[in-house]
Amino acid sequence: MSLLDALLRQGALRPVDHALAQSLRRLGREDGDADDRVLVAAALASSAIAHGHAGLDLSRPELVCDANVEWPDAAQWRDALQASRWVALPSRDAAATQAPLVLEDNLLYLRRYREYERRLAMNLRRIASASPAKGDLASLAPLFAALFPGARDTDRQARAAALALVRSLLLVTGGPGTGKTTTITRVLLLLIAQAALDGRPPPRIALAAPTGRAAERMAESLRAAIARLRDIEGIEAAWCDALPSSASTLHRLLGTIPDSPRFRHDADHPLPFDAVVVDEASMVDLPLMCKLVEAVPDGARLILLGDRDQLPSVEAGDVLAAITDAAGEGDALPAELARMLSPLLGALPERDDEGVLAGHRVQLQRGYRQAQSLELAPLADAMRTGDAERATQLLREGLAGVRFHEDVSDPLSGSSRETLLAPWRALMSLTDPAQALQQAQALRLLTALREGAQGAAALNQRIEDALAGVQRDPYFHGRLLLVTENSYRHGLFNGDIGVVQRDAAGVPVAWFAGADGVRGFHPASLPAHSGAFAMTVHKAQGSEFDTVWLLLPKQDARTLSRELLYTGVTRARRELHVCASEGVLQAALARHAQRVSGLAARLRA
Ligand SMILES: Nc1ncnc2c1ncn2[C@@H]1O[C@H](COP(=O)(O)OP(=O)(O)OP(=O)(O)O)[C@@H](O)[C@H]1O
Repeated sequence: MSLLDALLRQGALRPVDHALAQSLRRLGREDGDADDRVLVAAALASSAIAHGHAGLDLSRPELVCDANVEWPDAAQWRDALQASRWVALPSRDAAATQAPLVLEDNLLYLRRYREYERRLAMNLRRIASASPAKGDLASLAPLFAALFPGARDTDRQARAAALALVRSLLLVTGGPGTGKTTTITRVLLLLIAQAALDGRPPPRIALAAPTGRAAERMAESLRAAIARLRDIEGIEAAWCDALPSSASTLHRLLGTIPDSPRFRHDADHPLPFDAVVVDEASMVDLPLMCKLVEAVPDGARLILLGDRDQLPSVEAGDVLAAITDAAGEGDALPAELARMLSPLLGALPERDDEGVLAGHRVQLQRGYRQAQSLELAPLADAMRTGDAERATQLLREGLAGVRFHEDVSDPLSGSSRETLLAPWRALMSLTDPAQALQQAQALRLLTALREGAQGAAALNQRIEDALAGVQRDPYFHGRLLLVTENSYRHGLFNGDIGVVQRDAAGVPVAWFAGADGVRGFHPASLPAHSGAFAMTVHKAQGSEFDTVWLLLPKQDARTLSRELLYTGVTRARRELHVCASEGVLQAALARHAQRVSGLAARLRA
């Protein structure tokens, strides 16, 4: 039996992956080019995308396909692919020909994804190599010192701000509450003040995030940061007034075209902004990041904010991590840059490495939030670094605001049942949609899986049974909804959360937050959606809740990883409950959410 047939028989391939291999087999038979290894590689390159990889690593097929087969030897596999007419072998920066597959080093891509990666790298280099008009840094020094009093004491926020003044591409990474939004608000203020001092119009600024909820959170944090700026002496009110106070989704920023994967803004129709700031960049997948950077005009700044330790995007690509890896730690700066910034930061450590992205990244380390009621940082840190022993010890010994329900696999039974249901019952008695959407953030039950007894789908069902009865109306008052697909027509996107309310006539309306207040839809007109009392950690990315219950499955599963746990626990604002066994915690923390990608290598080259 051929390897392709064996994989199919084991149910290891999706129909769409198999269909690609079959069509190549059919075409190849006519002229004797139907090597089984090539067909299997084609199917796996397609399957790789669904697993979040940019392509198939020939030496690690098991990352893409969990089958009990003997894989071809990587070198021989590569030889077979090199000999196939379905496989293009372009040099790193060249566009590929019309072949459906592209082989580079040990990576086999579907051509489209290789093009996304190549174009993304090319455009990041384009943006990184431009020098923005930096003006006279010495004249900004007094304002800079007022905004960052610790600038000369290795304050990372000050470092990020200073770099933002002289770099067109900047990556600011850091865990929750490390001040990414605060810092960027101050950077934008500096740019506005600089323009005012030079007699130029203020820069045109766009703020965006991958989901509606993340965009709202970004705008909320920004408004809070602006309010604090107004209290600082030496800051002119007009500069604060010129700061943006709303953010949009990336799709909205780029301008969706109905029924098209393209956007209104692209390389030929660039975004009309001088600075584009993107929050939650770890959630942005390869195709979207490619389209975004292509639309950034020459001479504009691109600032990416994110937490590289979170789960990577569900779709292909671990773009933030790849850029971060290529940029290096960023503690020391290239000598020329260090000297340029000395009027603002004092003497800085220097380094020789002059890679394209050297000095384009700052990692913020100090957390400023969650200090009092929730002592999350040590636990998040242990999870981030995969230290299972320490994580278990911290959970057992107890941290403020954190409870470990060891070996509990069903929080909806026993003593925790009513604790969980109470905030959702409260939702059912509210009549103001804005208030209900606010209350919707009070509590979430987060799961690792969607299906199965401990999956989000089954738990939602049980919660809804408990709240509204088994014979309930599907759109009962107070039901939480999760949108599961993008709908440009509605302006609703995968991951958006809504709440159902009955109006005075008893008609159900599903309410969602929008840039200009709440928006109501008839449930029948909504794009695909599900219940949202329980949801997967993946879907909760970009959101925070006052109380989070994180439930891990009884058995280890491939989707469990340290990134999933870290992302799950860092969704909590005030209280965290973890239901898990020691064994599953250990297995999860031993695993990385690995992504195959050639982006970091492309950016380093
Ligand atoms: N240098 C600082 N000194 C004191 N407080 C700070 C400082 N930087 C940030 N904060 C406070 O920490 C909190 C979190 O800041 P901010 O929202 O900027 O963090 P963030 O990294 O953007 O968070 P998230 O990851 O949740 O988006 C805010 O209340 C802010 O006022």
